Amino acid sequence: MSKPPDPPTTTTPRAGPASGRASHWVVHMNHINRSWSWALLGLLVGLHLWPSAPAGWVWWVLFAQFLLYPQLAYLLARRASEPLTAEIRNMLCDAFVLGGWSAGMGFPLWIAFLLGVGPCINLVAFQGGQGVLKALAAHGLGMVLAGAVLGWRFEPHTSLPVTLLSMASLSAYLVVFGLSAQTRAVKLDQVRQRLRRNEQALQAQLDEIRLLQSQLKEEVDRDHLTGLYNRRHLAATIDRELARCARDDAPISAMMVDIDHFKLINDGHGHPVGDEVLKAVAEVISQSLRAGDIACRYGGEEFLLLLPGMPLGAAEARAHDIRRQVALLNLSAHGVALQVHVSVGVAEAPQNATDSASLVRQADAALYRAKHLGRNRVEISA
Ligand SMILES: Nc1nc2c(ncn2[C@@H]2O[C@H](COP(=O)(O)OP(=O)(O)OP(=O)(O)O)[C@@H](O)[C@H]2O)c(=O)[nH]1
Repeated sequence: MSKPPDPPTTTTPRAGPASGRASHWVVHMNHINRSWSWALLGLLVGLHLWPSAPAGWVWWVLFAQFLLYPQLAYLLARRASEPLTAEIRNMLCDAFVLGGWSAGMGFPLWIAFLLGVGPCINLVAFQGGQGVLKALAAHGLGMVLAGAVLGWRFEPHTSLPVTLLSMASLSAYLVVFGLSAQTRAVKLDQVRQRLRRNEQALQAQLDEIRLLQSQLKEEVDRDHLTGLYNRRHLAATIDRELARCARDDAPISAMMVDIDHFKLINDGHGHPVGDEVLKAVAEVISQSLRAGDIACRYGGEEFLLLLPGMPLGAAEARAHDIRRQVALLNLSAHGVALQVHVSVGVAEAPQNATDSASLVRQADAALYRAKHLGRNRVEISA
C-alpha cells in the first residue's frame, strides 16, 4: 500500500536518476510508503501462510512480491517520461496483484479487506471516484485470474495474531495517510501565502513604477522654471482639444501673453530677477485657469493659454483680467519696485481659425498688434 497526497494535477519536477535531480514528489512519497506498507503486508501474508507450511518457493515469491516489487515499481516510475502516469499505473498494478493474493489465499477476511481497501484509498486520493472504480476493476481482475489459475477457495478465517496485526497495519496506514495529507496541506498553504506576499510586493513595485512613469511624463511635459506645461505638451494636445470642441460644436480660444520689455528687466536687474518675474506672471496665469484649460510657456517670456469651450468675448475678458492682475503684482528687485506689464492677443476657433496652426498664428498676430499699439493691452483677432 502507498498513501496519497493532494490532487494529481501537479507538474512538479521529475527526473531520471541520470539527471541527478530529485524524483517527482509523488513517486518519492509512494516509494517510501509502498516500501514499509508492503513489507508489513508481506509479514501478514507470511504469518497467515506459516501454519500451512507452504513450499519453499512460496517464500521466494513472497519475498519478491512484498520486498522487491516496491523497489521495481519505484525504478520504473522514476525512469518514466511521465512519472505521475507511471505511478498511477503502479497503483493499478498494486490493486491487481493484491487481488491475486487475496483470491490465491482463499479470501482470508482481514487480509483480503486490507489488500482491497489500500489500493482503493490510494487511487481515490489521486483520481477521485473514477480511481475507486479503476482500483476495484483491477483488484477484481487480479482475483479472477488467480482464482482461474489456482482454483477458487473460500477460507475467511484468520488467526488472532494475523487479525490483530491486520488491524494495527490498517490503523498505522490510515494515520500515516492522514498525517501526510495534513503535512502537504500545510506546505501548500505556506506556498500560497508566500506567493500572495510576493504578488503584493510585485503589485507595490508596479504601482511605484506607474507613479514614477506618470511623474516622468509630467516632468517631460512641464517647464521647469514656471511649472506650466511646455510647448511639447501643447503640440501633443492642441489638435485633440480642437477636434473635441469641433465635435461638441463648442468654441475654443487661444490666448498669447507676452511680458512687455522683458529684456529691460533682465538687463537692468539681472537674469535671476527676470526668472522671478516669469514665475510671478506664470502664477497669475495659473490662478486664472479653469479645469480643462491648458497653459504653457510658449517661448522665453511668452505664454499660450488654450481655453476649450470659451468664446472670443469671454476669452478677451479673461485676458483683460490677467493683464490687470499682472500690473497689480507687487514685485521689487534690490529695493526697487518693478512694474510688470503684459500684452495679450486672443483668437478663437472656429471664428478666426479652423486648425491649430492658424489659431496660434491668429493669437500671435493679435499679440503683435497689441505690442504695436503701445503694449499693456489686449487685442482680439480681427
Ligand atoms: N530671465 C530670463 N530671461 C529669459 C528667459 N528666456 C528668455 N529670456 C529673455 O527674454 C528676453 C526677450 O526679449 P525680447 O524678445 O526682446 O522681448 P521684450 O524685451 O520683452 O520686448 P517686447 O516683447 O517687444 O515687449 C530676452 O532678453 C531673453 O534673454 C528665461 O528663461 N529667463
